[in-house]
Amino acid sequence: MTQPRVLVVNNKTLSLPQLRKRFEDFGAATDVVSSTEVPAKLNGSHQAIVLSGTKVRAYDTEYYKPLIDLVMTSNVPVFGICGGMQIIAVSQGAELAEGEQRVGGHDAEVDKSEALFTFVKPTVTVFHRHTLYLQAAPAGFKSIGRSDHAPVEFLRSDDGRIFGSQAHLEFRDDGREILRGFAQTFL
Ligand SMILES: NC(=O)CC[C@H](N)C(=O)O
Repeated sequence: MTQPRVLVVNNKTLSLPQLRKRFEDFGAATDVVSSTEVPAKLNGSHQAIVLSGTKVRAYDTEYYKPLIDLVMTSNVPVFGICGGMQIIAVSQGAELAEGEQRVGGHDAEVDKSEALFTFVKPTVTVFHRHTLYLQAAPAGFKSIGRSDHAPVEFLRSDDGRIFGSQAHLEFRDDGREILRGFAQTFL
């Protein structure tokens, strides 16, 4: 079997090595591209796209246009982490609100019927590092995890291709096991 490849889009996250390692530990190879240099189309060599957390804020849809176009027009599974999820959601009409700054482990309730959560319990403890929050899932998406802090801790497109997590799944055991659910389903 050929080794799966994941295209990791670096949106200037502080934790790129940890994010790559998660997928490499599941047997995938990773290639990194910066958010402003993404290709217009995948050339068939990547089985998934992962969007890292952000530095430039997710509501700058002009800055992220090439990335948004790639995500929405490709037909491979996509996982947006933290600001990466926010970029996708905002591009589809969701709104962000400034909230309490969360840094560290926080609990969320997840929908166990989702394949993404096969390897975790209904309450997960995951690592957060952000101050912006999605107020609701945009049209074409639904929230598949929530907490007292936020109505959208995890997001999925109705067609089951695009996923998002407000938490940084490159940290903590539950983060790894949620990415395992994604890798096992798609890679
Ligand atoms: N860590 C991140 O990806 C940050 C996301 C976003 N800029 C926020 O502050 O909420």
